[in-house]
Amino acid sequence: MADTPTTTSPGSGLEGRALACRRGRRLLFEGVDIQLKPGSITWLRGTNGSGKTSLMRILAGLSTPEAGELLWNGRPVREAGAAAREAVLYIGHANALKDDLTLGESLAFLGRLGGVQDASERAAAALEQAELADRRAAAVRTLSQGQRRRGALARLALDERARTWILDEPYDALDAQSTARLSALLLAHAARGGAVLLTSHQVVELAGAVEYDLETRRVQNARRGRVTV
Ligand SMILES: Nc1ncnc2c1ncn2[C@@H]1O[C@H](COP(=O)(O)OP(=O)(O)OP(=O)(O)O)[C@@H](O)[C@H]1O
Repeated sequence: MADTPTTTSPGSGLEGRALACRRGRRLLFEGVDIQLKPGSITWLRGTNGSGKTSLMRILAGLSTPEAGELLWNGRPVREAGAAAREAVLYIGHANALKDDLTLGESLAFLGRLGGVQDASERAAAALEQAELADRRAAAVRTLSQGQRRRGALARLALDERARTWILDEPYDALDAQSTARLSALLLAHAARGGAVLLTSHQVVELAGAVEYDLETRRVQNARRGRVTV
């Protein structure tokens, strides 16, 4: 995270109403209502191919829904404009790091793309925080899968404007220590009034998370803080 703690943002956060998604001829889902309230962690559940990534990309504004609308703090996202776009950070299953750049350059590039000021300095600080400072000058192609994942997740520390984190399989390839560190980061973000939506095929401890099952549309508290997908 950025050095300065972020404050609780007022409002209702990101909300999807009556969302539908079509892939080819197949209607993956319709009538999905989901709200990512400030201070919440939502675990998106569903079997392989049920549409979790598709829903996340719609919520992140990266693809257009077949039907429905997105709201940011109660206003249509298209009206909320830059404030809404900057408030959402999506980290997909693919890490989006460039193989031919160094880890530091690649992270700074992603920061710049997202409009982050002082992206190089922030990238260096984020890698320090992720305990990847010693890999900063290494070409991305030379990193292990876990190091790439940790490098991609260092984006969470780049931009404090991002209040809503949408994370597709963030725990993938992480070792036990990095898994615990990521959980602590997500919990701290929620405690500061941020919102998190994530998927995972691993069992992790995230006290206070709610589960949203895309297939049954059931919302429930994660049992004993454990979330299994
Ligand atoms: N660009 C695309 N074009 C056509 N079909 C697609 C495209 N992307 C995804 N699909 C299809 O949409 C369905 C849902 O995919 P999606 O990746 O959203 O599922 P998921 O729930 O995230 O799956 P997993 O748990 O395996 O990651 C799948 O049947 C997939 O083949």
